[in-house]
Amino acid sequence: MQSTTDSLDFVTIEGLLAYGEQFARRPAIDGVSAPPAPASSNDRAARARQAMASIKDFVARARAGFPRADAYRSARQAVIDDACAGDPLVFFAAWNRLLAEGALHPLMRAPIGSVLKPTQRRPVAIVPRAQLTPQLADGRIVLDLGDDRFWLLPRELSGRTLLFTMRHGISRVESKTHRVGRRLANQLDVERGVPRADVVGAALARMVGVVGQQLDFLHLSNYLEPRGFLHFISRSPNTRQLFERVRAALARDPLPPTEAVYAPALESSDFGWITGVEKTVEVQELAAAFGVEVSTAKRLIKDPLYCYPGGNSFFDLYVDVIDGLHQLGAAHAGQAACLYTHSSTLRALMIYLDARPFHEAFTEFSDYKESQDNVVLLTFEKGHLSGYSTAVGLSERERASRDSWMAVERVRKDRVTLKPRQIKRIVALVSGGDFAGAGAALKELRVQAYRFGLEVHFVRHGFLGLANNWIEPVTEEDTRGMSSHASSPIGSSRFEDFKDELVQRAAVGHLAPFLEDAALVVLGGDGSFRGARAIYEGFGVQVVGIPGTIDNNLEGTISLGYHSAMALADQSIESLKATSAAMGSVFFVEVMGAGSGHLALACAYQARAEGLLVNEHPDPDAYIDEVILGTLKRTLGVPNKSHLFVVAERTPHRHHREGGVHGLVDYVAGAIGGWAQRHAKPGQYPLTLATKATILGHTLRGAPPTPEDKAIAQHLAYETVHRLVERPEDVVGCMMAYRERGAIDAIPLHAVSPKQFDWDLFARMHGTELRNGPP
Ligand SMILES: Nc1ncnc2c1ncn2[C@@H]1O[C@H](COP(=O)(O)OP(=O)(O)O)[C@@H](O)[C@H]1O
Ligand SMILES: O=P(O)(O)OC[C@H]1O[C@](O)(COP(=O)(O)O)[C@@H](O)[C@@H]1O
Repeated sequence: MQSTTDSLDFVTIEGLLAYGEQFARRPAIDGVSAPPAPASSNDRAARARQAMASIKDFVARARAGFPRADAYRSARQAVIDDACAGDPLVFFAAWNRLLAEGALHPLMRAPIGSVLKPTQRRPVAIVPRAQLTPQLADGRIVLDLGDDRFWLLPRELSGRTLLFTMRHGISRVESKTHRVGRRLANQLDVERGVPRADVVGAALARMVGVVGQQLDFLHLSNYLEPRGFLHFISRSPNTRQLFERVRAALARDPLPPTEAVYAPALESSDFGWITGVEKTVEVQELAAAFGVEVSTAKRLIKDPLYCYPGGNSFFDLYVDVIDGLHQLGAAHAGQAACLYTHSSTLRALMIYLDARPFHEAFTEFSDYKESQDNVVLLTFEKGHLSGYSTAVGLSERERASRDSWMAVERVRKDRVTLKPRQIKRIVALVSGGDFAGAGAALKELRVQAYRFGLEVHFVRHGFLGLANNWIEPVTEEDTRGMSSHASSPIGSSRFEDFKDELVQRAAVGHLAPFLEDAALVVLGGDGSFRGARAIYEGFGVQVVGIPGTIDNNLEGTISLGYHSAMALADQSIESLKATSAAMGSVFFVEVMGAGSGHLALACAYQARAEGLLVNEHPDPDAYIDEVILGTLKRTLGVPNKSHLFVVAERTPHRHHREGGVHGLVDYVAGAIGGWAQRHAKPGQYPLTLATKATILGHTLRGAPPTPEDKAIAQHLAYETVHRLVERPEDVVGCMMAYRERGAIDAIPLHAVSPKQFDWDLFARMHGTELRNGPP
């Protein structure tokens, strides 16, 4: 299997210089402010070779980390100024030759200040229309995302910045066909661009509720006031033009004159001397300089680290945009701002918001087309950017995404090398947070594999074990008693280094004896499937996923471990309810699930808890004050009444920086202490009650498997082996999804998505599911 690094062998210093010098010498295109051409020089190639050492030092420094993006930028500039004596062509040649050697790739994982992707994100509160109850919507900002989905945010913006980021539409010089970038003063195309900008404006107006229609079904008005919006543009005139169209669309009544302010973070890529050049010409010239096919030359241009002659790379732009937007967010807390920018900026944002590492997300969004008009919605809060990308002009976008799904699916099938009845061996591992049911699945994999005469190997401790070559053959004896094993009998691991392509390569090397006629079964959650997908797509390992995570957060399937975790949680919750009822105490029970509240919701619903605080909630602080304190005010002191609240781990709130149950006890106890009903009156003595928190935490992951989990595990493993033998094309590169027995489907790994929070059940639990309240 070839990696992208191997495939850039054709890139030579001489070829790069021939190409760069040719464009640097050309007269600048109209409307382009090209960098000055450096003086002619005979020893550029030699100087470029020398400069490579300094660039390597720069990469080594980046690996150790830059505190902020400007430190990264000035270190890069220092290489141009010092090691390249200010000659951008020397830098261009040295940099891209190192890129071809694979020496720059560590940059994509370099810890550069705020640019580093967060390891955990709070899910944004997106609620389908059918589940949008007045109680959820009332008092909140409700953004209409189209497709009957709404994004909910606290109405109170203090400490939070709301950013609507959009691109300019269609301009005279189109970025579909030309390199445009920050050096070309581009205008909207009069015939197509201006109407397009109006569509973007109308979509934004609808989203923020200016049209006043979208929330009519709730009899609510929205709370955003476009008159107070800030507006930021880049230097290119088309962003100012878009601003003017959007401002007009947002105005119900004539708006007071608003000005747009220049923000450097909104600038597009710097294409240097290639600015304004047609993309076909660009790649043909590059191919000619190296004496290779156009399709080969494209590989260089498509690399995110490829630096344009006299300009920067996509990665440099990414650093500028992400850091710049963090700064913009921090500087305008409490306000909403519209950002008018370019497609490459939006692409950078989508990559940042995606959970995958930079290089994987970059590939995912490589098909991001200029014709897709996205609005990227962002919030900046407590130093973090989070958000969501939505589309305007939906039909075109839908068509594009369907086409790209089909293309990816074709690629998945093309990568299946196993033929029916060819498989000889199965290798299995468990990855990510452990879960009950893994043992039952492993045992059934072994049993079914033996029935077909296949060998079985297990890898200890997941991808970590793969990297360490902890692969062991499995006998019948080894799997005795495994089905009822709690947790994973062969271990599991979190192993962040597996995101590194070089580590994947080494790990796959250990699978070499298995590559021809074996499949790797990965039991785990969404992260594990990202790892599985990476080695399937990158190295051709024939993988199949079996879903296992107590979070149960994968769409289209029940995940192993969820039922067992719930059963174990239930025992503790019922004990706590009993003692709460006996003593009148207030209990908070924290269950796992920092990234998703499905387990917490299921536990709370079946235990008839008084309330549930989850990460998905649009406004946890309001929930604590209104629902938790509101309920207690009504029920405290009622004889034999229990007061139990389920809280999902790390749900953020203002009472403690770690969120979850931390800080809740003191806050709630303090509030209760102030209520008059809690104080003794002559002849009346209220129950003395305690307010306590219990963290169930990892006990749930090590739960003994319930019969249901064991049975699901066996069904999934049975189907995995049978289909790998009979119909590998249908399951390789897929996750086996369990709905019920007889309904096990294979979902391609590229299509695995997060499960939507069940707001309907949430509403039912609170008795708020009836839209207009009880009859
Ligand atoms: N993008 C990725 N590329 C390669 N490996 C990944 C990726 N994401 C996660 N992994 C691997 O999968 C492991 C488990 O992922 P994690 O998110 O911790 O758990 P889960 O699979 O339960 O969601 C990680 O520790 C890492 O080894
Ligand atoms: O044990 P860790 O590594 O702190 O992980 C905690 C996370 O693991 C889980 O228990 C399971 O999550 P995964 O399925 O993603 O591994 C989450 O509920 C929790 O947020």
